[in-house]
Amino acid sequence: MIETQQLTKRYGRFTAVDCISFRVEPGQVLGFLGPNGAGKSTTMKMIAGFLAPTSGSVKVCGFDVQTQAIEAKRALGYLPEGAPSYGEMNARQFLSFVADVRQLGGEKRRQRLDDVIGRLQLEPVLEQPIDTLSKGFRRRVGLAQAILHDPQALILDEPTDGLDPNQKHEVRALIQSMARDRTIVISTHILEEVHAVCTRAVIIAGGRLLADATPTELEARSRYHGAVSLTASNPVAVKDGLARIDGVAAVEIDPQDGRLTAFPKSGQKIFERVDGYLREQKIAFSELQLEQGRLDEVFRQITTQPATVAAGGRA
Ligand SMILES: Nc1ncnc2c1ncn2[C@@H]1O[C@H](COP(=O)(O)OP(=O)(O)OP(=O)(O)O)[C@@H](O)[C@H]1O
Repeated sequence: MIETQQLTKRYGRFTAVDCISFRVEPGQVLGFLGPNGAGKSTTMKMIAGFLAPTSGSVKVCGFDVQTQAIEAKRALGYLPEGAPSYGEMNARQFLSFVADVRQLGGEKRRQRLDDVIGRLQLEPVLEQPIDTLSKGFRRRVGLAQAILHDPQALILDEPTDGLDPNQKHEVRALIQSMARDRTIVISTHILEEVHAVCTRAVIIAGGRLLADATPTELEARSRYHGAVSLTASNPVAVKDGLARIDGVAAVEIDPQDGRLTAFPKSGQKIFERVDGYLREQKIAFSELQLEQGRLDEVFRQITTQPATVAAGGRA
């Protein structure tokens, strides 16, 4: 379990993190979303015990990060943003050093090292200095150190940053496999990642928590939720007909790909009606789709509200 209460960090008159409270249970993966400078990394550093809060508190698996630091750090794995420190060490030396710090010994040490090296496919680069590794491998070495002691809670700051699509897929699968009985918080700029791995998402901007919901609940806030989109050979001609269907509030044509989207009036379900109309009128169409909602649009809407922009000054 990870719990923050009224967590706040000020740098002089500037408030980087402003009274953030949330709780994540084992089995949950919380996605931490927010624009650049929102306060994600600062919050994660405070949870990991790398930065002291100005006020508020954090508990990891029941241990207060300030007053029970050793127990809390033992329960937590942390992947900071960027590359691992000690870049002059090779990957094997670095992981061995982390195993020493984590006081892993004997058979357990060997078994844990083998496990993370295998899971993150580090075998080919073990003898290479970390500074000379590709960005993706540096990230994987960072992830390996975070999970080496098999912690109950994990804080991963942009875990898939710099990975190619195959590696992203692997790391997401790894997070999901670890999530079953652990508590995981990840920050990301990649909204598709929220769907791929997160059971819940928190959106922060200007240091404040602005939304805390499941990905599906967030999507339902999108004006695209329940909209129907399709491709037709003559979208301009089809647009007017769609707009006259009962329950349709508006119809738009995407200027880039020419796709038509019909938006429902509040509380209306229009998929069957649109489908029926197209067939009745014998209109040639393809890729008829009921939209779940678009996270990118909800993210933009939430993080560019006037209150958020005002909080950007944060004096
Ligand atoms: N040591 C510091 N002194 C002053 N301001 C700081 C310090 N560290 C961070 N900040 C500021 O606090 C705010 C939050 O930074 P933070 O790194 O937490 O954002 P973030 O959400 O992780 O952004 P990104 O997505 O770009 O990584 C930023 O405006 C940053 O400039």
